[in-house]
Amino acid sequence: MQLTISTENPLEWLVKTANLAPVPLLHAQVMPVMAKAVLEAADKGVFKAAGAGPQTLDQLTQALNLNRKALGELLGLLTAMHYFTYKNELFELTPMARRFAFPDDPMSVHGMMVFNNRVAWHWLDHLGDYLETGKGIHYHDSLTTDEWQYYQEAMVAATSTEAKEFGRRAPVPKTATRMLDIGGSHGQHSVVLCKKIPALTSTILDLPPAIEQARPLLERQGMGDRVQYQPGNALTDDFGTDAYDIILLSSLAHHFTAGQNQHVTDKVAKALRPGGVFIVNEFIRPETGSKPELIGSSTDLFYGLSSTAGNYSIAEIQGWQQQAGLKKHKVIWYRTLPGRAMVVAKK
Ligand SMILES: C[S@@+](CC[C@H](N)C(=O)[O-])C[C@H]1O[C@@H](n2cnc3c(N)ncnc32)[C@H](O)[C@@H]1O
Repeated sequence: MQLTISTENPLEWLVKTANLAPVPLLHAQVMPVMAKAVLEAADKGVFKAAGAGPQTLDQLTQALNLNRKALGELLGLLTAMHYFTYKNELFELTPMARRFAFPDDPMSVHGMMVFNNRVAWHWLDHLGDYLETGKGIHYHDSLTTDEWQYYQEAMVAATSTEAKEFGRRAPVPKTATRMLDIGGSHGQHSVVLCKKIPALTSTILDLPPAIEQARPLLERQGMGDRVQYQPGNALTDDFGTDAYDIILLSSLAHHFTAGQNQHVTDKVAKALRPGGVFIVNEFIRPETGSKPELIGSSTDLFYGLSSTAGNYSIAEIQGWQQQAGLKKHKVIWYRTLPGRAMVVAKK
């Protein structure tokens, strides 16, 4: 899957091929507005309200208490973006929007939209400073309580689709009984594996303010004692010796420097039981010179800005694993999320 500009007729194809279409105008003017429109629509409750069924502009204006003209403009754009259809003066969510933008669907990314609108959007103003200094924001050190809550809700939203595929395809031993989920937050990865392997229990190691906000999200899964929290810090805590069959580091390596990741991987190798697996579940930075890939590259820049670290290549991740004495096992690319993979090593 790739996000591209596609032409709709031979004349447009000619214009694009002859390099006559000012593509950067799309990036400079159209795409920022598209992104902000989706985020603000989520935050103002537009997708939630539209979930009640097809409605006129007047009905939505009244339900949302918004300005009629401005809402009409927003809905026009969201219709062009295939979030809505417009027929007989009625706006209706498309199946795509009903699944992924309507907040009550289990696969919704609505929480990520709200977090990006209220918190991460403002970080983008610092991109120029980051480019000059190379110093990112290190947001884990400065979030307010509300921001921790939006962040943890965003992590659930970002993972709902992925967790299903992770549960189906992660190469874990069927006899596993103990799992460590480092930076596991809401615990969706632990939950899918515990549901699949009846004897498995999991410990989620995360920062205390994250656990405070994530605990209610995990409780919704009804796993009882099988998935438990351990407040701590992956950079400073010992993980034990020969204690786990599965250790997962999902979307945390991109917040750590290469040196920190090596340190964490060394502790993982000690904490794994023989035959146990270590899964680094991550967005992957495309190797320089390889086929360009938007998701791996844009998240790389975003994590640089937000954490000073960034994405790593498959070879870099496998390098930490091998230096820690683990054996290369598998690389599994997600089918539902381009640019993301499980990089798996075995003890
Ligand atoms: C981007 S989220 C990923 C959450 C989850 N693993 C997933 O894949 O959806 C990163 C998580 O790591 C946690 N985290 C950040 N720094 C950490 C540290 N030093 N030790 C433990 N957890 C940390 C954050 O609190 C957050 O819950």
